[in-house]
Amino acid sequence: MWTELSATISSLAIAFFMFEKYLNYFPYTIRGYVERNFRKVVNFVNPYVEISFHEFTSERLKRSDAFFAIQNYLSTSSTENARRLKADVVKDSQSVVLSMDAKEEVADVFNGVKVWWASGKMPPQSKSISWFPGSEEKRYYKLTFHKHYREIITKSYVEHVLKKGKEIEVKNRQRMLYTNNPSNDWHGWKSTKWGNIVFEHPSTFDTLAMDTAKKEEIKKDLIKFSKGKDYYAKIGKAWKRGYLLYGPPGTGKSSMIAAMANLLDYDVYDLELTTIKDNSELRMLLIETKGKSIIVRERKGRRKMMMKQTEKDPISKMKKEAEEESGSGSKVTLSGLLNVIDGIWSACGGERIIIFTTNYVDKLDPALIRRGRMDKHIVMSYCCFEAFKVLARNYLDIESHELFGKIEELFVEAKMSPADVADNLMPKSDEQDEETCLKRLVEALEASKEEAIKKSEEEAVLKTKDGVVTEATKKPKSSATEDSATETLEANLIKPATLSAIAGFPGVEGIVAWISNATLCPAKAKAISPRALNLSNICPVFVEALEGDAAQLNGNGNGAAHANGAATVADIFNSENLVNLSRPGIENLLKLENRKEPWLVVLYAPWCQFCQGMEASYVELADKLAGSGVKVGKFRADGDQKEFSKQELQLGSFPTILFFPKHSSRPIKYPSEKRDVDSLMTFVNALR
Ligand SMILES: Nc1ncnc2c1ncn2[C@@H]1O[C@H](COP(=O)(O)OP(=O)(O)OP(=O)(O)O)[C@@H](O)[C@H]1O
Repeated sequence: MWTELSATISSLAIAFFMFEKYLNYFPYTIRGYVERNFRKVVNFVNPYVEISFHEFTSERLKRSDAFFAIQNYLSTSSTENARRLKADVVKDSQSVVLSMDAKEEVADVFNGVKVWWASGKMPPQSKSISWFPGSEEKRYYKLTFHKHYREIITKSYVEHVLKKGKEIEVKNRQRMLYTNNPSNDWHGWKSTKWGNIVFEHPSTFDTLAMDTAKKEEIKKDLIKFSKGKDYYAKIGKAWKRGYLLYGPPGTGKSSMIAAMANLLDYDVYDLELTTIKDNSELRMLLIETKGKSIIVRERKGRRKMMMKQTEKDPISKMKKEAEEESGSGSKVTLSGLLNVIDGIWSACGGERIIIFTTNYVDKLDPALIRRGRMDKHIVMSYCCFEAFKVLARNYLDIESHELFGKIEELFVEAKMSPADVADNLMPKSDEQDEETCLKRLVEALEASKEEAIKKSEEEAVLKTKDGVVTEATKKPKSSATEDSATETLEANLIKPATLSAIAGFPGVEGIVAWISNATLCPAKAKAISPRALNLSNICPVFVEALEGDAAQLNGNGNGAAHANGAATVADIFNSENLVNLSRPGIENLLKLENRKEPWLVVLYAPWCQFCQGMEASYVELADKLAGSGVKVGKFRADGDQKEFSKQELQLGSFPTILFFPKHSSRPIKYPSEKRDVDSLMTFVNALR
């Protein structure tokens, strides 16, 4: 059949050659007319139609999925007919896939219709000499068929080829680990922005040491996502999901990513931000990622851009970012990163999981990790007994041992990462049996427990010296002595290893406020001792309990139930010039890019001493600002609203004061502890 096609093509080629040769003999004025009509005749005579599928679409912005689907499809038919084939090794180096080499041709039959495929490449446009041939070549496939079958080929055959090609791709798929090449290399002989190697990490959810229920929950979440194409389309959301993994070093964040990739059969893109020059490069990289992939930003060190905005002068901070965005700074900015995560560009291509990992979650900018961007927050914590049992099974093949009881006891107080536990469990020579390894772990856990106790004592002493606990200790104590209080506390409440495994604890101010309120409650007063004020060991559950008690005590049951659902307590910041914002009200403020006037809002809890302390100055400020074009409001952020306020409103401790500028939805946090009228007014005047 190729002969038939070749004969037609060569006749046409001769006709074209002759035409070009004799075209110059026609008078200049009618040359255009002659040429147009000649082409019409040729098109009429030529019974074949050609369609080209190029490797790159959109001005080289993106590699074409269709091109690769065709390549895969042709790999099956080309092996029999083509004379020159290209080999690729796939699937754990165990099988070879052949595809057509450049300038090869093969025929295919679809529903009795014959078509012809040819592969080719266009030479580089640039005249510069490259040491690396092939750098700028553009590959393409050309499909030729009789014009009689135009409908069937364009409607059904092309669809069939793309579908089959994708199926073959999934079957042959060798999962890859990609990392971004520095942009200096993007235009050289490496024609891709991502370098890759075969992804072969052995971590799975079975080998991950962590709470079983949590593991199951994460697995279900991932599987639901991977099957959610139609659902995401229905709700009008880009098919992507953000995960935030946080916890101390060696707790399995990287292992979790590998387990996720293995569970879903996804590629992994390891994003190295330091080599990316600016936001537009970041976008280009994102566009080049394929679906069924996990894009990972692992943050081992502290990267300033992703940190909370602690700059003393918020205006200069904003200015700096604007400068960087305008290109002069030539750096990836936080907003650039946010844009990639959930901006309009993030919807290019679906089925992507974006994962951020960090050891310092409290240092990350809240805008980066709010729900919707990082949809699921997963804390990877120190090893517990249940996690240890998984490691014992993995490393020693044992389900139980007489030392397990002792180990379980030690885990209550010792603080050790799964990486350290694993290292102790791993036999270092053939002579080391399970007993040796478990004993080594027991010793290490005992040492860790001692260290934890010593550290907590030292910290408590330091805090006392710094006067952090002065407020709390000034309060009337219960009849219980401090020593017995400490004992009670250690026995029932604060077990360093257990509690420190729960990440996140409030700021010093908040703790002192809660504790000083809680001292009014005899039962909770037992918990107050210098030792108890080791902040790193106060778990949020404990703090919540104190907070609840404090709210109830302060309210004395005489207030009306609050709309926010917290315990009854008399409200503060009451003034006709102060707007009491409801949850929808503050959510509206967060959404607005342009508002009539800027807003100053205090996030408060009426039982909080520090909020009570600034009540007079804030009310005075509201009176002064009345009618000035700056609105003043309050939002009660404890109880049910606390989690939302932490996630969306940068709430650290009470009170938190936010300024919502007129032309930005992003509030600026008042950075100082000074809450007198003048200081607050200076802040407002600087930003209004
Ligand atoms: N939860 C875990 N389950 C199983 N193995 C673990 C776990 N945590 C750590 N390990 C072991 O410790 C090694 C280091 O863990 P991994 O690199 O996953 O920790 P990480 O939290 O990513 O550390 P870092 O924050 O320092 O990057 C892993 O190779 C694995 O063998």
